[in-house]
Amino acid sequence: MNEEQRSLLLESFSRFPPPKGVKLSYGTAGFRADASLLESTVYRVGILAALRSLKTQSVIGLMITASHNKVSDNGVKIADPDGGMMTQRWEPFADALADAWDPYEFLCLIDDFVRKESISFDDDHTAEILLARDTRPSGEALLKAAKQGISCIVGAVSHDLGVLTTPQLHWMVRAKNKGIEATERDYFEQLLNSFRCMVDLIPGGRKTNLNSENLIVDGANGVGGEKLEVLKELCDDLVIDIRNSSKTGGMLNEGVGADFVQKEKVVPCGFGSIDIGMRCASLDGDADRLVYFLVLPHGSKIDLLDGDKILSLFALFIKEQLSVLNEDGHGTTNSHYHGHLGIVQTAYANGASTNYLKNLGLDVALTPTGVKYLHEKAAEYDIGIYFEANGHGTILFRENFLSWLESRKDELLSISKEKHKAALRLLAVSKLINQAVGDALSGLLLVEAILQHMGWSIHMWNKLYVDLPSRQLKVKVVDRTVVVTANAETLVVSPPGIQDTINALMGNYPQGRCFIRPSGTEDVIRVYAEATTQEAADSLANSVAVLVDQLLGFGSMQ
Ligand SMILES: CC(=O)N[C@H]1[C@@H](OP(=O)(O)O)O[C@H](CO)[C@@H](O)[C@@H]1O
Ligand SMILES: [Mg+2]
Repeated sequence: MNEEQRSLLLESFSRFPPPKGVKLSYGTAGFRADASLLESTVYRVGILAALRSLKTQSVIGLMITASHNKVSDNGVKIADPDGGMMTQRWEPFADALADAWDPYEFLCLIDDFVRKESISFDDDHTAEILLARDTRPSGEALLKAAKQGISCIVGAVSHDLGVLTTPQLHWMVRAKNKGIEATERDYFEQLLNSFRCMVDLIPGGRKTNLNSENLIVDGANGVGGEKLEVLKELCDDLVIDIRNSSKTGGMLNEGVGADFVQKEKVVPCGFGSIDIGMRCASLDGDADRLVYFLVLPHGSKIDLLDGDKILSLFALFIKEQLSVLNEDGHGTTNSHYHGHLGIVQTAYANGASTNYLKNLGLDVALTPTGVKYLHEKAAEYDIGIYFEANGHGTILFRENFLSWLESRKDELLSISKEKHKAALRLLAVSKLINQAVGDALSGLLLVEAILQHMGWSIHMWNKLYVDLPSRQLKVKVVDRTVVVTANAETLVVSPPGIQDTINALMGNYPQGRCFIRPSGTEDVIRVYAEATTQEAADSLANSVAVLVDQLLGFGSMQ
């Protein structure tokens, strides 16, 4: 780094002192905290983004959001050139940068890192960053801090894209680096064109009457509701009733949104008895999670169609298209390109969904919790579908497979119209569903297109399988890091002995399944249990929570 660069960094550092007594870390979802604590961190993440852009010689994204957390919180995270999460390799540097207190320590840290990573400051490549934020009131000031951080790397440029959903920004970063038009308009056009393409390919034409009732969407009082309003205006094929859009004055994520609906299993604010039996969906605060639900008669209870059920619908549809593509007319399959379909879940996936998928003959892999693990695994297949039960997920298509489909689609037409259509449907899905991260808006359009394709109502979809009753609890412990797990978090290897006791407790319940793991975002141990009845799932979860509390907690649960 030259003198000009050093003095720019030093001068700006003094304007953004870190908050006293707070140590932040770049967790699964970037830095998150009360918004009043974040200015200094966001400024430093601006520097980090500019360095990442120089290192990769690509456009990088910086998103200001705290997703489903309360409105007074905020957060910041980086999108890598392919639109995915920032490489885990850079997380320790992100932590050190955020916590550097002394100006010279700060400068040395950057200097050392730049040298270690061989980041070049030559004039041929300058840093370029796309910036966006969700609807939180603190977002605007934090975005300014990010710009200040970026501008203290010589030559760096930032483009403020204003209010976007997290997946929109990730999509734009990916598109820009692929040399594709990458405006918000392009995003909506790609989604809507591929949605229309899927609708045009519905067997026997459009079945408009089957899902004639409106889709009702809870926008979490956030950016997702706002963007869905835009999508709705551009799309004649869908009738959507949007509630809790950010314009209606309700509080972000308060009694609304996908996280609330999935965890509490009750209707969000703004929904009630008039919606009984209707097709309802809920987005989270930055629109990267999606769940569907049915309002039940009497009270506020719902039937939840969570990430596992969305995944099952997608898997069934993709499997059907691959089967058509691979049949050779004599009951066997042609050997050119089978298109290996893989499903990725975590241990939180309801056991009934995993059984359903395995019974379909699908390859189901489990990874630890956290989108970065699921995404990485899904990328190993020609088509990889991943979802967390909470509604974050997508479908990844391998480039080679897409090129093969593209190049063969005309030839397929001469073999069979059905094969041709199957290829076109798969290509449309690859354009509709966000290839960078889980995206509630594109997920919603895909669910709607598939339901129309199948001629299914939400009730028929819901009957694919019946969820096993489950219970999730959390226990406050002295030090959550003492719990070490293996086998995608399904086994505790340390402290010794706990797993044996959990095994013994599980043995008391038919189809009992239970695991514990340290949370990556809260200072707790999470307990998950499922069994054949709600009472049994509750009882199993409770007895394991008491065990954890006795061994590692404050012993207050009994
Ligand atoms: C059980 C659960 O829902 N865990 C969530 C939660 O992680 P924990 O490590 O369980 O705190 O937040 C993650 C980030 O948003 C999300 O990926 C994950 O699914
Ligand atoms: Mg989110």
